[in-house]
Amino acid sequence: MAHPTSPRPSASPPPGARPGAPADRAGAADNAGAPGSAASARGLVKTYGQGETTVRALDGVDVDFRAAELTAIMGPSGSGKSTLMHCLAGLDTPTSGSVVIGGTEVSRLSQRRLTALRRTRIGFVFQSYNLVPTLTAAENITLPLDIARAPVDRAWFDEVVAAVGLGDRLHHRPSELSGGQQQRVACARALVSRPSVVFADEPTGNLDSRSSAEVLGFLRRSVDELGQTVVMVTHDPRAASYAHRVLFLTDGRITADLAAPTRRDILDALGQAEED
Ligand SMILES: Nc1ncnc2c1ncn2[C@@H]1O[C@H](COP(=O)(O)OP(=O)(O)OP(=O)(O)O)[C@@H](O)[C@H]1O
Repeated sequence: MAHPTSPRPSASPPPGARPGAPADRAGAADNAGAPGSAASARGLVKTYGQGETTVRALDGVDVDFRAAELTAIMGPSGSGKSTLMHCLAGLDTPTSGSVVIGGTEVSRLSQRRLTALRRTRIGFVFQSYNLVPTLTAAENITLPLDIARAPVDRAWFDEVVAAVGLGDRLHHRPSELSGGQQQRVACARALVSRPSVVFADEPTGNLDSRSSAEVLGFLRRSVDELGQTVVMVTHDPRAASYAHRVLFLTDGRITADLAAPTRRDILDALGQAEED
């Protein structure tokens, strides 16, 4: 592995155990999910279309994402990675099955509560940074909380900004930042609410290798040092080698689950998936 792996502090607060935070800002905490997991899915099925043209994008996925872990999801094109992430994050509705995020069953929430959950309990990082061009880096970072009219925890903000290495760039607008810096702003924005889980969809897809290493290093540190939970979809074995765990999807099912794999292990598993 081409990255440092610092030991995870046992004092990391598990998501959902934030000091001073209500148990569930978005709705009733009605389901605990598997113990120690930040997000879980059971029997997740997603079909698109009807009749002969039906596509079964997810074919019965059972998965638990353990708190304070970085999990990568890999698999061939069309294997269901984006669909899984969208169903987990409440951006898409599964045909059947259930999703629990930080103790809340997502499928049972009203639209209003789902929106609140996405703003305050889930962080998103996309391939395109999705920053607001007229706002400074600091304003972009606090935007989800500002929209939700939720208070900014200044100590946590400072910790995240320091971890992401943007302390001297906070007053710059996105056009004054490099791609890697913009993506680090997006990562800080995803973490500012201290979410139960951060979903990152190809977070390094637009970055050169140096900027990719910076962003991946930060995502890993957000887990190891800040106790956050990250689930990342990636096609890149080097990016996946930053993860504590790599899941492989094939035809809408999880077909491999590797703990702390090296890049070689990941390449071998990808080769196997393509032969199947
Ligand atoms: N809105 C949709 N309507 C119809 N079919 C869809 C839709 N979204 C996804 N699919 C189909 O579902 C399957 C899974 O798609 P998905 O985008 O989740 O795969 P993926 O693994 O993320 O692919 P890629 O790596 O190419 O992004 C594919 O067969 C895709 O064509």
